Amino acid sequence: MACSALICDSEPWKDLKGHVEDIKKTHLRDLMRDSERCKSMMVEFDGLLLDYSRQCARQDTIQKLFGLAEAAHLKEKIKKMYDGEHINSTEDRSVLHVALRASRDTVICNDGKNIVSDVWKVLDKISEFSERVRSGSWVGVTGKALKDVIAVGIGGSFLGPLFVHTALQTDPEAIACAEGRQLRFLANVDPIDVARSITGLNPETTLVVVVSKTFTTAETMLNARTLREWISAALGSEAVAKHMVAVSTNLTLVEKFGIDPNNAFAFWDWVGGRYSVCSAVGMLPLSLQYGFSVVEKFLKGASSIDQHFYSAPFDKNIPVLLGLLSVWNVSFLGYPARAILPYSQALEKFAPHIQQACMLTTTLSFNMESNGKGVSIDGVPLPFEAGEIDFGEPGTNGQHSFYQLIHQGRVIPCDFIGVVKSQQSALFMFLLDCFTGEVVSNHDELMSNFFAQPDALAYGKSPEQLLTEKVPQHLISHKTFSGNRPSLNLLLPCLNAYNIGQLLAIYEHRIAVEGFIWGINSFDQWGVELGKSLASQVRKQLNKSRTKGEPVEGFNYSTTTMLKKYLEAKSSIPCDPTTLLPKA
Ligand SMILES: O=P(O)(O)OC[C@H]1O[C@H](O)[C@H](O)[C@@H](O)[C@@H]1O
Repeated sequence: MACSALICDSEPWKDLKGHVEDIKKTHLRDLMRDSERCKSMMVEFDGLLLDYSRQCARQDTIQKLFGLAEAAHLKEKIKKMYDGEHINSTEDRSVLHVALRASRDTVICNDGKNIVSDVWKVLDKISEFSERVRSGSWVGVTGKALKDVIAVGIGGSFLGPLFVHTALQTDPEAIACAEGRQLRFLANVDPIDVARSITGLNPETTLVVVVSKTFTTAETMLNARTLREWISAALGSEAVAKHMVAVSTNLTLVEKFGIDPNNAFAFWDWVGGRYSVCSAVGMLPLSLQYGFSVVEKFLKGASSIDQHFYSAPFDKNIPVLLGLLSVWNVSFLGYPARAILPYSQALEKFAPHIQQACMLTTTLSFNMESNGKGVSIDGVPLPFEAGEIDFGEPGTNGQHSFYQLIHQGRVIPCDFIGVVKSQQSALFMFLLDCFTGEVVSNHDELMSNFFAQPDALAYGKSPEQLLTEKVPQHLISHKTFSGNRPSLNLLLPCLNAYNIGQLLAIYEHRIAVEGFIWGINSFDQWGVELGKSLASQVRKQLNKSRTKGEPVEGFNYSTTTMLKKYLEAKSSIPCDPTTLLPKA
């Protein structure tokens, strides 16, 4: 198939389309009876276990998906990514986040230059700087140690680092390294977020890390200015040099902002914002909080998956299998959403991060920015749906909110992510339940649900079963579960920095696989631009009206009315910048 042709015109795509009716004839509970099938749908790698036997698929489905992968030139596309070809063609950039976690001796080239040495120069700088701050040899302007860090950034410059920080926060090794330190994030331009980020912190002991790939993002720049004022107002403007550092690809703007370029940590345009957690974007704040050894372990976990993704045969390749199954669910079975359900509270920020990477909802984000596209990489409108709506919440909390929908409402393929050894296993021993006499630990209770939910979704409960249970006739339809709802399980041995790195890389590569198959560009994000430029027109109007009393004009009836109401209601609030500064 020529690269510019749409994948839906290929024979394997048409074959899979025809295969759907065949698959729909067999209920998952019947597919699950075939233990050979189930055995073939389990993959182990580096301590991880993937079980995808509860997908509405047979072995021949998987073979057909491999045929689709071949038609889409998946192997070649993966190689092109690792080879540094400009696969982000709309921005004319390579996509090399794998270089961010490559070992020192690896050679990965961008435009003919080995970039791994550049990566390690920055990592070494992060290691050295964070050690100085943590040990108290780099102090604030009043001579006090900087024990608190606020990372200011949004989107990809926020969600990934927040996910990793939240996941590490309860890991015993990370806890020991973070003693006496705090890491906070400031993302939203909402003054509430500003207030939350600084409440209880003393500027004298706070380091602000401004994280922005472009150093132009409106929210981040405003928040950075606000925190600069917060520091200057308390300690004088010369304090900025000691209390503010930056992470960016745009070192010129960093300097213009007033941050010494020596205190800036670079990354590169071949790192997409939502794929940037392994660059200084995540590594600097995380290293300040946990120390470089923890951060290095995280990078090693991600690197292990990078090598696996590059070299494992497709039938043993976790990201490839996950990506192909997503394509199967979205484009063939017609399930547009996916629930990401970690049975670990430590992973509560995982789904929000993956939403962006992919393109998700309340807990939506990473995949949705990557694969939420309407045209192929060549600009041709797609005659099929691509991307999915990712959302999620840790179990068991989610079970008490939206699981009703996934059990008896819409069919939403689910990723169940579980952990064998809890980060907190030492704290909670096995306790005797005085009602049932069973001995159970919190983690076993959690994992009982992790193991039970996929079967509930797959098998369901038939009216016949309900009748044998003597359920009254009028409740039979209410209590019937159709089952046949696909899910998969990913079991991690534990949740330390290494496994967190593995998990991140698995999902990053899964998104790439989906995009490679659909033939879209998973690495640009033009869809966010329109809203930004419209916000800038509104900002200009608000400024004119608030400072010069100019009338609202140039908007449609709806927006004009809303803006007038807003301005009228705010007319009693003074527009004096000095009154709006947060108090230290
Ligand atoms: O890191 P920055 O340049 O400040 O960009 C922050 C974010 O801006 C936009 O919303 C993009 O869609 C995101 O992908 C990006 O991560």
